[in-house]
Amino acid sequence: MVQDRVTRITTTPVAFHDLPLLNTVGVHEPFALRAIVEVETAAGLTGLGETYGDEAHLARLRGAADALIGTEVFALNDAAARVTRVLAADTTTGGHGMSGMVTGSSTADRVLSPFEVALLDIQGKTVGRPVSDLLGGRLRDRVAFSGYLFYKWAGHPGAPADEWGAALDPDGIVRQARTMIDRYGFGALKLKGGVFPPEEEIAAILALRAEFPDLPLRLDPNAAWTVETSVMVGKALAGVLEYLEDPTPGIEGMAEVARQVPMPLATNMCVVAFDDVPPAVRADAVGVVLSDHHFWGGLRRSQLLAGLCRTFGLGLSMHSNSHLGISLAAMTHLAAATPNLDYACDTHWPWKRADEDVIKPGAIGFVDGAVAVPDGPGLGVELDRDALGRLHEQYLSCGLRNRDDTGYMQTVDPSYRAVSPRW
Ligand SMILES: O=C([O-])C(=O)C[C@H](O)[C@@H](O)C(=O)[O-]
Ligand SMILES: [Mg+2]
Repeated sequence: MVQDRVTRITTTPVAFHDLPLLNTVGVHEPFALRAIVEVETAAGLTGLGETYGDEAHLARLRGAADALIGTEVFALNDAAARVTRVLAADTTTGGHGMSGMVTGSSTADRVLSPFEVALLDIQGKTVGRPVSDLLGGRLRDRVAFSGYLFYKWAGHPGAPADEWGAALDPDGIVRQARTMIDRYGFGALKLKGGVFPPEEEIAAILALRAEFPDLPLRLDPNAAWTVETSVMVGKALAGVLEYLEDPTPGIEGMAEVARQVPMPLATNMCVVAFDDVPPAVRADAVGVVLSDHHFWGGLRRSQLLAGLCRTFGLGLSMHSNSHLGISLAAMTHLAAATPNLDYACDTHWPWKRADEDVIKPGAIGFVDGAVAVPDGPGLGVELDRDALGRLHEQYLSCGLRNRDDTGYMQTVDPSYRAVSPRW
């Protein structure tokens, strides 16, 4: 049996331009941070992974990278054990990369994820097959994504308006949706809520329904509402929403809401780790779990979650954060090879500049709201080393080291506080 082992791992933080997208903890800063992981092997292969770029996370990635030297490229169980072992001594907290919106996920799973993806990329290159084949084979050639709408300012404070302009009311949201659908062809829409009083967000959803009568709609206020407010919104949007995502904090609160509203509740906040599954199932708190390989421990552990969802009769969708092309490729292979991941997946893709990425153009993109599963070996995307260098320089010069939507909002409104629930 021919073996190949990891000889070197490089972790490079990068920054790419982001727009002033509003959410319930504040507003996106001018740059989003990511870390790009390159795993090299004795046989001369390289695998790619992408993850959060916050400082504490970077430090953990580097510790894990040292521990992964020598790992055999098919030994994913050994890789997971090495990461768990090295993190056992880590008493630091924070650095989640999600500005306080996803807090209970497993540190070991978050750190493992980009290495697992990179090892799968290498395995695919070794056997000449796409990652989706290593995950059981694709069930769909194209993976549908949803158009992710945000309330937003016209531009960053002190800067001119960006090409999307302001979206601060129902008309602005409908305009944004129209542009996004014209450009990408999305067949489902999600509105990031928790920004304005719930009545205004109900009005935005109803305006979307009037303009796009056939599109599935979702609303996600990231636990900005009390149980009572959530029930009020759920009843007001009966028959309108495909699902209501994280209206209120915690499994107990979600269960109370679920008992009183007609649509399924979805979550990427109260079920974010395997330990959350039993209590959420017992309480009947959610109908749909949004997977995310970045915090569920990679692609194979996301498929483990998919199996649990099928067993317990839960739907499965996919969460995203601001991301680049390596993540999009990984998300697409996963969704293509996971039978019950049949909701349109989230993506922040439209919010990044088309010319900013770390992969060579052409391998992956949107047609009619969907991404064709790359056919090449591994992830099917290639690192653009010059672009990686440019985005790393941008990281060094941008001054940001952690995602802090709340702190950025406070530079505009010093009295601003991130509170949950807010209404
Ligand atoms: O579905 C979600 O909760 C998200 O997409 C979380 C993200 O962090 C989103 O709120 C954002 O980018 O502001
Ligand atoms: Mg969410």
